[in-house]
Formats: sequence, structure tokens, C-alpha cells
Amino acid sequence: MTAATMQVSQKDFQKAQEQLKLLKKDPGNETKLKLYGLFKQATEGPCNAPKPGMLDFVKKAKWDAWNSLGNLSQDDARQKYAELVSSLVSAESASQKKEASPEEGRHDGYETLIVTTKNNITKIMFNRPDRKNAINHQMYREIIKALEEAGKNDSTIAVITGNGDYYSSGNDLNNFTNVQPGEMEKMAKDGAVLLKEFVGHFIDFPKPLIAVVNGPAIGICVTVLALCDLVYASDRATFHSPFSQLGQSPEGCSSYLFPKIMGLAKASEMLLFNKKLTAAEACAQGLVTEVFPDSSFQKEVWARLEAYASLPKNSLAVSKQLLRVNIHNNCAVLKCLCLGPAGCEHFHEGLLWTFC
Ligand SMILES: CCCCCCC/C=C/C(=O)SCCNC(=O)CCNC(=O)[C@H](O)C(C)(C)COP(=O)(O)OP(=O)(O)OC[C@H]1O[C@@H](n2cnc3c(N)ncnc32)[C@H](O)[C@@H]1OP(=O)(O)O
Repeated sequence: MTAATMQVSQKDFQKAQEQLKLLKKDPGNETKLKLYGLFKQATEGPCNAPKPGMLDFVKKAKWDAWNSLGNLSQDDARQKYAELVSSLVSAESASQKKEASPEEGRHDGYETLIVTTKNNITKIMFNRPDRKNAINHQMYREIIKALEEAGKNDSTIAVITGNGDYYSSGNDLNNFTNVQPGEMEKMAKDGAVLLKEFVGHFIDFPKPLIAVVNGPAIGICVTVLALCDLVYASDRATFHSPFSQLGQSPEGCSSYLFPKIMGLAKASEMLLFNKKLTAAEACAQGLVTEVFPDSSFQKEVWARLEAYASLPKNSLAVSKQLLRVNIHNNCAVLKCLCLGPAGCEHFHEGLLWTFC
């Protein structure tokens, strides 16, 4: 070895010692012993220390690691030490990159949602946890886009859920603020068009659509549950449609589907008198398919959904259509009646409108 390469090796050796201190993960005892042996060999040469006693386990393991290097030269030991540290640094940075890289199967182009496709399931997750997943204009449009994509892609089922402690607090109340007096009517009309498109995508969704209600649900995200094929709820979830409290009327085909699902009396309690249901009550009334303890909710539900998603895709899609044909047709009629060319958007308190 020339003096020049030896110098590089010495420099690399020192750099490697610095890098080793910066490692975030413990490399494990075996690697630490290898590093110890190489370090001693590099700095002191072959082991000539007395062998520790059999019961002094730590000292004995270290001595063995050093002694096992025999007559390896100090230059080679430095080199091997630097190589080992470099491999640890590379492995750590690769694993950090992997952790930081986007979730597997994540779709691009969404800011208010996390949309992923994995194991034949497209998951559409509301992602405004700091606003309790309130649905603003952008989110309405992104949900429409996500449903459109999910309806056409290779997935077998689609799932809607929320990120954080809420499923969704419903319509973002800021959608109705900061409207200039002269623009009220335009805002209502534009909102009605957006709402029609939004609800229409639930009515027309061609595959099984499953709501995984991870927490409280309010307003429009409750009403469209009736357009989902299954609703799985955590026992933390609640179901609240406070329309009259807000001077609004029910939307999302709930005025038709809720009485059909739970009977007129129970639907009236929810849609006229703002009764908030627990998950168990919503299940007893047929709005929710099954309730799970919150502690095992995600695990149990996703295991079940993965099994469902391995069923034949076309059979599920056709069967869904057969089950829902009448509901679909009636909802489609309601959609046209309420927001068709004749226009019957009903204004409430000069601001809000009914859907159906
Ligand atoms: C353009 C198309 C329009 C179609 C309209 C269709 C008609 C739809 C109707 C509905 O969906 S009606 C239901 C509307 N939703 C509500 O009335 C819920 C309002 N929010 C609340 O009552 C409470 O925030 C809560 C959800 C019960 C949570 O209460 P908590 O005390 O736990 O947290 P907060 O501090 O209140 O919330 C944190 C943070 O999030 C904001 N936020 C929550 N929900 C909404 C919302 N729906 N719209 C806008 N912002 C919301 C809340 O203001 C807080 O913000 P900061 O104060 O931290 O800035």
C-alpha cells in the first residue's frame, strides 16, 4: 500500500468513526462486536491482551471479536471498518427514504384526500383532520374525481373513510361565508350544481362502495351513507344530521332512503329533529351494517374488506346493480326533479337549498 492510499484510508477511518456516531438505529450486538474488533485491530494491531475469564461474558465477546482478526493489517482493518460503517449508513438512509416515500399505491393529484389502491381496494380517505374532515369546495370536487377514478380502475371495491378522530363533520361551514350580498343566488346555484354532481357520483357508483366510519359523522356525510352498500362503524362513531338546526333541509336522497331504511318515524327523528344516533342505534335502525369496538376496528374491518375484495369483481358489480336498481332509478329521478332544468332549488333563510 502506498503512503497516499494509506492516508486516504486513515481519513476514511476517522470519517467512519464520526458517521458511526450519527447512526440513529442501533446496529445490533453482532455488528457492534465486529466494529469493536476492527477498531482495536486498526488502532492497536493484532490482539495480544490476556483472554478474559469465561464468566466475563461481555469482555470475552469483545476479546473474541478482536482476536478473531488474527494478523489482519492495520490498514486493512481500517478499510474494513470504514466499509462496514458505510454499509450501515447506506442501509439506514435507504430505510429512511422508504419511510418518507409516498404510501404504496397512492394516487397523485389530491390535497384534501389520501387516495390509495392496494389489494383490489381503492381507499378514499378524507384528509382534513384539523378541520374534523369538513368538506370544502375543493374536497367535494376531489371526492367526485376519486369516485370517478375508483369506478373505472381495476379495484374490486371502494372504501370511504376519515383520517383522524372524525369521519367527517360534513359540509364546511366556510363554504357559505364571505359571500357578497349580490352573489348569494349565484353561490346557491353553483353549490346546487356541485352538490348534484357529488351525490350523483354516489348514486351511480358501479362497484360496492363501503363506508368505514372511524368516528363521528355529521350532515352530508351521514346522508350519503344510505347510498353506500355497507357501513362499518367504530363504536366511537355517532350519526348526526342537524339540518333544521341549521335552517337547511335533508340532502343526498336521505328524504327518500332514510324512511325506506329505518321507517318514517325514526327518519323523522333524525332528519326533522336532529336526533344524534350512537353507532349501536344507527345499526339497530339499519343505517349501519355492523359496529366494531374502536380498539380493534381498523384491524377487523380491513381484514374483512381484503377478503371481500378477492371475490370476483364482475359478479359483485352486477349483483350490486341488481340489488340497487329500484333505489338507483328513484334516486336518479329525485336528482333530476330537484335540480333539473325546471330548477326547484328551495332557498332557506335566503341561503340554502334542498336537494331531494
Ligand atoms: C358546496 C356544496 C354545498 C352542499 C351543502 C350540502 C348541505 C350539507 C349539510 C351539512 O353537512 S350540515 C352539517 C354541517 N356541519 C356542522 O354543522 C358541524 C360544525 N362543527 C361542529 O359542530 C364542531 O366543530 C364539531 C364537529 C362537533 C367538533 O367540535 P370540537 O369541539 O371537537 O372541535 P372544534 O374545535 O369545534 O373543531 C376543530 C376545528 O375544526 C373546525 N370545523 C369543524 N367542523 C367544521 C365544519 N363543518 N366546517 C368548518 N370548520 C369546521 C372548527 O371550526 C375548528 O376550527 P378552529 O377553531 O380550530 O379554527
